[in-house]
Amino acid sequence: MNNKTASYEVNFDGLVGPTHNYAGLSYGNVASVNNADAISNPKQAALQGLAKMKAMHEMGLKQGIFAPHARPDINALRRLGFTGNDTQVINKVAKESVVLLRAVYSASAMWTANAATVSPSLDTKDSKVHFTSANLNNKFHRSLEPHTTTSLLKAMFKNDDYFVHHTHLPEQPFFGDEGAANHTRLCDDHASKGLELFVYGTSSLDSRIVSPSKFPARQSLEASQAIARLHDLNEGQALFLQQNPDVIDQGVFHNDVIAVGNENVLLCHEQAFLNQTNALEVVKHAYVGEKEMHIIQVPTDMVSVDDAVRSYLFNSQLVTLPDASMMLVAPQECKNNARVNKYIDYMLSANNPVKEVKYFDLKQSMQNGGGPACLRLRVALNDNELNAINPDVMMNADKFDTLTNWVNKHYRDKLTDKDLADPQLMNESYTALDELTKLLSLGSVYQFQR
Ligand SMILES: NCCC[C@H](NC(=O)CCC(=O)O)C(=O)O
Repeated sequence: MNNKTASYEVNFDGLVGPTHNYAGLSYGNVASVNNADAISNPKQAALQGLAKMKAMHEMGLKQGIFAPHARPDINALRRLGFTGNDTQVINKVAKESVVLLRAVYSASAMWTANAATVSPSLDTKDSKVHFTSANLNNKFHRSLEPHTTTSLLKAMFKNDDYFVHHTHLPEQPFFGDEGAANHTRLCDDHASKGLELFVYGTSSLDSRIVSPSKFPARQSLEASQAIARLHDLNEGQALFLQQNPDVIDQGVFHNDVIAVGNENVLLCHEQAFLNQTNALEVVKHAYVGEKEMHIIQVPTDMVSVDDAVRSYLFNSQLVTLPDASMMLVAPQECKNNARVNKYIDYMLSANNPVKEVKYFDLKQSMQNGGGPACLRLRVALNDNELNAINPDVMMNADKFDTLTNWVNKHYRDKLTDKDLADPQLMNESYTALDELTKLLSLGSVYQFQR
């Protein structure tokens, strides 16, 4: 017998918003840049995401829903000097700059791995769950997210006895913060304290720390340290590691494109971290659990960094099933890549807890550089905390049907720049979101509702 209360890892997936489009906004993210002028399919994108959420729920996992943000972001345009009523603002920006139009219409909040960093109560000194929204200041379209993210988190985790919400870090690259995509937690199981791994790409203060030379490092060490401080983590439960700058230059813009952790397993490419042999020794030494830690390092001669970036193998979710075995929730692209596929077969037969793989078609998100793991924010909760969250943001069979109907009713099949320039899309989008806030009992979280 042990005295642990039941605990769960709950995945909160971003519901893809009605204006999902391909804008080529993320320099350093190969898929985003390569698909800059592709035509998007918002309805299909949202349905692909919902299918994953439903499947996770049906596997016996706890699955939550993270609402999209209101787009276009008219307020951002007003700050940039566009005046008049909302329709006039859209007409003006459409004439002036299609790139700006695409940016304020971006549905990028779907990638909730970048929404926030979350520290479970097992890791914090006040035994509460701490949330800090990411400032995402490296890209203009993503820098529009933190305020609404915080409002949504407060509407989902609305109980001061259990949840603490911090303001996002100062909106400056010095404290560039990309949320949970650069944060993972290693522990014996979700009911045990964990070692929180913060992975940074550069330092704003220490010039001795090497940085990538081509693409930007989005996460700074100073941001990671600030989050650990804000969350007031227990002694010995935070560790800072540097991502390998060479892989950032090959398109690994977030650490979750090259490594994923779950419980006592860390799956990573052999080039993921700077001075990797030493870095992994440090991780093993710092591990706070009692179980054996499994570090699964994927060698370059089996899967190149290029294959990792194309297939998003490491952006799979690694989840613990109710029978305690682990499953890799991988994008379809991993099945289609012969080398990656072969590696997955090899991994499943090797001596580690990962026993199964399930593939999902998330092509609409993948074409913008977002795989299964990008689409979810992990929140480890005990029973009391789970009971304290807004129950209407949890996935179940009814909710799936309701949301599927909602998507089918409001979303367009495809979006081009012409659609973005049409003020009717704005009205459709706001109408849909207004209805969604009722379906998920979120209250008036959006600016246009106030
Ligand atoms: N975790 C995955 C994030 C992907 C996201 N892509 C984008 O924003 C692409 C948007 C566009 O180009 O339309 C990013 O790079 O932050």
